[in-house]
Amino acid sequence: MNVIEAIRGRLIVSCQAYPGEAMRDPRTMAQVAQATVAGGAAAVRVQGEEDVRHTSAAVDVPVIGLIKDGNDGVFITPTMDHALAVARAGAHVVALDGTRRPRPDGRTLAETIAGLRERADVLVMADCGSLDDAHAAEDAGADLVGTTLAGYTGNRPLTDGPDLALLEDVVRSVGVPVVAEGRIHTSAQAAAALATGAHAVCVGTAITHPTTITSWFVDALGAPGEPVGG
Ligand SMILES: CC(=O)N[C@H](C=O)[C@@H](O)[C@H](O)[C@H](O)COP(=O)(O)O
Repeated sequence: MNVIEAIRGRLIVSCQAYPGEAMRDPRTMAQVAQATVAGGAAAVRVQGEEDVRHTSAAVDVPVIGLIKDGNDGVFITPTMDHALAVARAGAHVVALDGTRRPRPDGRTLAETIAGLRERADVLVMADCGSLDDAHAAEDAGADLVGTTLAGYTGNRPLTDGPDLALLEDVVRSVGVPVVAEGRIHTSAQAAAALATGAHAVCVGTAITHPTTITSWFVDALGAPGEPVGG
């Protein structure tokens, strides 16, 4: 499977439930992934070894896998061991922290990517938070760079929607395919992200996180008994 070609100009859907949530079950996430593929997702992105295993068996599109460990600092597939576990679970692409921050196992991003390549036949997506991250990730050998961490590392503002300014800069100056990811909440934002020249667009929350989507609607209705906008 040529993953890079399979996702060119297409939508990737991130299917993740968070610790303690009702949908936090690998079978549930595999079913959510199947539902998004039925709607036209060209690839899916899933978190956790078991989610990768179940989803890879359930869908015939590329699976981008990651393991989150913690929720601050370097937490997306932070070490070589996590990356190998994602690859062994059947992911076609291993997504990992692509920032320049120190990693918990002391390896550099370049060492992690090289070590992974020696042991597994996978592509690597570097989740970046800034233009400098994206350049460093390309130099470190990443096959794809994503804007996944824009707004979460202190390098960029936490924009309401996608950080299109960063995306434009990354697309203009990085040689590897760029995945637009992070806070893409509408189909118009997805189209705008692709129009920057991004290789693919990844949407998570707005498609697969019903708790958040519900809260958007609840908030729009205002407090019970109060007129909207009043
Ligand atoms: C920052 C971080 O931890 N991002 C995670 C990475 O896998 C996920 O929680 C996001 O849902 C994913 O990146 C898609 O983004 P959005 O849900 O905004 O469409």
